[in-house]
Amino acid sequence: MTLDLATTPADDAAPAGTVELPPYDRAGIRTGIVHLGVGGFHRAHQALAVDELLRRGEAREWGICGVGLMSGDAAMRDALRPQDGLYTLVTKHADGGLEARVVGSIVDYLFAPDDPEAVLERLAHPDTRIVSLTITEGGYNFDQVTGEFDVTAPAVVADARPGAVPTTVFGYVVEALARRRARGVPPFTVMSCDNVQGNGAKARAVFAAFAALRDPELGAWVHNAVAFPNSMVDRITPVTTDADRALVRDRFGVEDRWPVVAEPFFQWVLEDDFPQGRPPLEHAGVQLVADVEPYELMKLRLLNVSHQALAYLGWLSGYRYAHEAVADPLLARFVRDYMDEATPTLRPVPGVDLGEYKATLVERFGNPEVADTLARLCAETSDRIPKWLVPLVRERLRAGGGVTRSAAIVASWARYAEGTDEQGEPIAVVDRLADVLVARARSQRDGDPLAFLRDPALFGDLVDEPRFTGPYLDALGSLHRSGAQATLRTLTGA
Ligand SMILES: NC(=O)c1ccc[n+]([C@@H]2O[C@H](COP(=O)([O-])OP(=O)(O)OC[C@H]3O[C@@H](n4cnc5c(N)ncnc54)[C@H](O)[C@@H]3O)[C@@H](O)[C@H]2O)c1
Ligand SMILES: O=P(O)(O)OC[C@@H](O)[C@@H](O)[C@H](O)[C@H](O)CO
Repeated sequence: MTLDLATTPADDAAPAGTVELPPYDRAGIRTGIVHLGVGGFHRAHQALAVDELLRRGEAREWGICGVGLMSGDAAMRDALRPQDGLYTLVTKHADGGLEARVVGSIVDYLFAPDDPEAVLERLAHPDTRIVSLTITEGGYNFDQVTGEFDVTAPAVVADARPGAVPTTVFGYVVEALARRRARGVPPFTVMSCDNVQGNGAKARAVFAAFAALRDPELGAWVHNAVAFPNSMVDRITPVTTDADRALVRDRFGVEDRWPVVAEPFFQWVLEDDFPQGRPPLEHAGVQLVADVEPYELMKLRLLNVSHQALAYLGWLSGYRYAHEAVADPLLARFVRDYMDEATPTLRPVPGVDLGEYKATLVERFGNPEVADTLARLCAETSDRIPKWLVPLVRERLRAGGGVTRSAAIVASWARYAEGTDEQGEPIAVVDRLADVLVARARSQRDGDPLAFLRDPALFGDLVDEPRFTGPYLDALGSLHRSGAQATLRTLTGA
C-alpha cells in the first residue's frame, strides 16, 4: 500500500493545492545511505535534498534506509511502512502560501528492536557508504564540561560486552564497522546532522571511545580510518500536529499518517570528506566547504541560543509559540541584544553579512504559519544550554566581554525549571534531568539563589565566576520579584 492520494478534498475545505509527486521510478533505487533517527528534521532536510537529486535523475545509488533505534520510533515504522516510505513535506511561507511535495528518497525503514540483525547487516552491506545521524544532542552521550564520552551509561556498558545485541547507536554503528573491517569492506562515512558544535569531530570522539571499550585497537581504527565530516544544518521543523495532517488531507488531498511541515529556509553546509563517495549534494543547494566551524558557530550561537532566549522568557510572559514571543517588542529587542553579545565570539563567515543574518533570523522566528511551539524549544535544555551557551560564556569571559544577556537566559531557564509559572500554574519540565533540575531550581528561593548553578556537570565552575553570577543573580532576582516582562524592560532599557 502506498500513500493514499484522495481525489477530492473535503467539501468545506479550501480548494485542493497541487502536490508534487516523485516523478522518478522508485524501483531500483539502491540504498547508499542509512539514516539513524528519522524524525521531522531528517525528513524536511536531508531526505529532501536526496529527493531533489532523484528528481534530477541523479543519486540513484543513494536511496535512504531509515532506522529507528528508540522504542518511540515504532510510531514512525507504523507510519512509513504502509506508505512505502513516502510522506508529504509542506513548506509554510509567512504569507500563508503553501507548497507540498511527496518525498520518495526514503526507500526502506527498519525499526531496530524488531530485528537488530537486519539493521546490523544493512549497515554492514557494501552498498551502504554513508551513515547519517539526527539522534539529538543527548544522543552523543558526552560529559558537557569535559567533553568525554560517558563510559558509565548503563546502556553503553551493556552494548560494549562481547556478543551484546546492541540497543544504542554506538553498539550498532561500531559492530557494523567491525563486521565491515573483518570482511574487507571499506568503512562507511558517519555524517552527523545534529546541532552539536563540531558534530563530526564529536561523533568521531564518541564512536572511537565506545569502540575502544570493546577493543583499544578497534578504537584506534575507528578514529583513524572512518570519516566523520562536520556539518551545519538549518531548517526550522516543528513537531507535526493533527492540524497538519488535516491540512494535508483537506488542502492537498493526501491521507498521510505522518506528514512533516517546515519553514521555507534551507541551509546545509558540509565538510567534503567522503572517502567512499557521496551524492552530488551541491546540485541540491548544499554548500561543500573545507571548514564548517564558522557556519556552525554562527548558527548555534545566533539561532539556537536565540531560541533558548525566546523559550523561557516567552513562556513566563504567557506566550506558547515562537512567533508570538518574537512579536513582543521587548523579547525581540532582548534577542537582538543577545545576538550582539554573542557576535564577538564568531569567526568571519564567508559570504555572510552577520547583520543581515540576524535580521533574517528574527523574520524566520516570526513566521506565524510554522507555529513552532515554545514547548519544543523548552525541552531537554540540559542538553542544549550547556553545549551551546556555556562555552560562549566562557569565551566572552576569557576575552573580558560582558555576559549580561547570556546570564539572563540561563537565569530564565532556572526560573522556568521551578515548574510553576507567574500565575502559579504548573509547568511540565521536559528534560531527562527534570527531577534534579526542578528540585535544585526550587531551592534557589530558600536562601541559596545560586543553587541551580551548583552542578559542575552542566555549568563547570561558572558558579564561582562573579562576572557571570552578578548578572545571573540580577536577572533571577528580578524574575522572582517582578516577573519576565519587567525583567525584559530592565534588560533592554525600555
Ligand atoms: N527540528 C529542527 O528544527 C532541527 C533543525 C536542525 C537540526 N535539528 C537536529 O535534528 C535533531 C532531531 O530533530 P527532529 O526535529 O527530527 O526531532 P524528532 O523528535 O522528530 O526526532 C528525533 C529522532 O532522534 C531519535 N533519538 C533521540 N535520542 C536518541 C538516541 N539517544 N539514540 C538514537 N536515536 C535517538 C528519536 O528516536 C527520533 O527518531 C535535533 O535534536 C537537532 O540536533 C533539528
Ligand atoms: O532541535 P534542537 O534540540 O537541536 O534545538 C531546538 C531548536 O533550536 C532547533 O531545532 C532549531 O529549530 C533548528 O536548529 C533550526 O535549524
